[in-house]
Amino acid sequence: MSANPEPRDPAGETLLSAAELEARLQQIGRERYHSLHPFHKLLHGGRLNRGQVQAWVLNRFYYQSRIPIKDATLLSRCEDLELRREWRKRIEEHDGWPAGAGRERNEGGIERWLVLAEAVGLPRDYVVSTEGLLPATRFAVDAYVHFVREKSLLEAVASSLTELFAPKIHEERIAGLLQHYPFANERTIAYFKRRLKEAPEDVKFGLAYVIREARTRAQQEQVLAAVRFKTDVLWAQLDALHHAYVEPGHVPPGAFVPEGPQEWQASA
Ligand SMILES: O=C(O)c1cc(C(=O)O)c2c(n1)C(=O)C(=O)c1cc(C(=O)O)[nH]c1-2
Repeated sequence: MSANPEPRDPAGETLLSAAELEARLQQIGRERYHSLHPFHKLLHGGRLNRGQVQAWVLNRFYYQSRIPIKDATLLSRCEDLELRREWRKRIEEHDGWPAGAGRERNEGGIERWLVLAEAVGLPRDYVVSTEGLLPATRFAVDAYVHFVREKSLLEAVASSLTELFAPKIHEERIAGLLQHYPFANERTIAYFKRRLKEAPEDVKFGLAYVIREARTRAQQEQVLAAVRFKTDVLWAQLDALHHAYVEPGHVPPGAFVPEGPQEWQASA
């Protein structure tokens, strides 16, 4: 008999320790994160042409644009002051803020993404309009916002935890873009550089929150399911891009159609 019997929740179910819960989250990342998707391998390996990179930047903008809306949705449901205080930073990171009150101006992640969009040759207004979006991008990203609106606060916080795995993909992307594409430079990849610093801070809080607040095994399973759901949201976006712009190349009606020379020019 062990001196320390396994901790159980009020329903008599075995509780995962903090380390076990985190290990299961990491396993989800290893098995399901979109870093494994063939589209990302092509992107980071320099094997996408101009139109394919444009399609990625254009579609991914929709994800960027909904992140602060999803975070505002979470905030609007939240009665916990500490959680609100911490979470509102996320909206600021993406939306930015003007100079003042002792802070330097921060143009914000959305603006940094638009700098990238212009660098790959997309008109800013067209990107912001979301007109050329793939329908599946819209459905997948909207599903994330709906999830955060409708599920428990615990699941809503947990769904952000794919960011545990984001710094690694951002590092791969920074190196891959700089190595292979003429549009890539310190200014145009600033979005990813900044996320390298922001994401670990965000995720530290989110992880501690779910470890603390998931008090039953059922809640711990909900946390894991929320992260699996989120990996599906991310994966589905790349499936749609691959289907439309790599193979078989079926661009849905109304979606962005690349124009002009598809090889990269030195001056991009
Ligand atoms: O480039 C990526 O692979 C990637 C993935 C994710 C993610 O895992 O959801 C985010 C980001 N980037 C990102 O830049 C970001 O700001 C972000 C916020 C969130 C979120 O769920 O709140 N995920 C992500």
